[in-house]
This record gives sequence, C-alpha cells and structure tokens, in this order.
Amino acid sequence: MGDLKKLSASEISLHTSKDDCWLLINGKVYDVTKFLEDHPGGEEVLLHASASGDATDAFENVGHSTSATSMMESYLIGSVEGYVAPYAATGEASSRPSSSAQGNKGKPASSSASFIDYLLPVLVLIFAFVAWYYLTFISKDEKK
Ligand code: HEM
Repeated sequence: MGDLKKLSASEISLHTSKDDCWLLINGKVYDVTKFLEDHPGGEEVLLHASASGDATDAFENVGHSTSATSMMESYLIGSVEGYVAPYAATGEASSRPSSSAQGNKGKPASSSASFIDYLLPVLVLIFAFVAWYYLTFISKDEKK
C-alpha cells in the first residue's frame, strides 16, 4: 500500500452517507461503506464520525483493540496531505486524565487550606498571649 491516494478534506466530506461512507483517522482515509453493518459499535457512530470531518478522536476514545486496528487496513483507500493531528491524537491524551486528577486533588488541598485558615489565627493568638505574659510577668520578675 505504498501508493496511497492523496485526498483533500473537501473530497472526503462528500462521502458521509450510508451508501458511501469514508472515515478520516490519523490522516488516513478509510472507506467503511461495506463495514457499516458489521461494525460492532453500530453504523450510527461511524456515520456520525464521518460527518464530523475527523474521526480520529472518536475512534481513539473508544479504545479499539489491536484486531480492530489491523482490520482497518482492509478499508484504507488514501491519505490526507498536510494532515494535522487533533489534540487527542498527538499523545497529549495522557495529560487529560492527569488534569482531571488535579481537579480531584483540589478538594483535599482546599480543605487542608481551610484548616490552616483556622489554625493560623489561633497560633498567632497563642504566641501573642505567651509573649504578653512573658513581658508582663516573667521579665519583670527577673529584673527584681
Ligand atoms: C475503520 C474504522 C473502524 C474499525 C475497523 C472499527 C472496528 C471495531 C471493532 C472490531 C470493534 C469491536 C471491539 C474491538 O475490537 O475494539 C469496534 C467497537 C466499537 N467501535 Fe469501532 N471501528 C472503527 C471506527 C470507529 C469509529 C470512528 C467509532 C466512533 C465513535 C467507533 C466506535 C465504536 C464503538 C462505540 C464500539 C463499541 C465498543 C463496545 O461496545 O465495547 N468505531 N469497532
């Protein structure tokens, strides 16, 4: 498959129907018309992904098996010149769960922050009281 046809985005956008359905995934174009009925995930998702212009995100979000990936080869009909991978396909997808984990971390962090919010004034009061007590009574006694 060295001689992949170079297809334009506008050409691909003409093939989004049940009788003629192309998918753009990672810069490669797949004619899945004959696969629509056999797709384990259903034909609707394929038609929707086809209509969206770029099916890369949709395809990768499902976490397809390696057998699904090797199956794709038989539907490959071309590629897109100057293809720019969408966000999730660039390997940065792994940073998404970590950013949501950060959101989770926010909770204990903010509750410990509110704990310090209470503790700090109390500590300052205790320190002020001890200092006042020392200066008022103890240091006077020492001078005597
Ligand atoms: C040429 C492209 C595609 C091929 C060859 C393909 C193939 C497969 C295969 C073999 C499965 C069964 C599970 C597995 O082995 O991973 C599957 C499941 C599925 N696929 Fe695809 N798929 C393609 C594109 C897409 C796209 C673009 C979407 C968009 C959302 C999609 C959505 C799904 C869903 C939702 C399932 C069901 C997962 C489940 O029920 O666990 N597929 N696909």
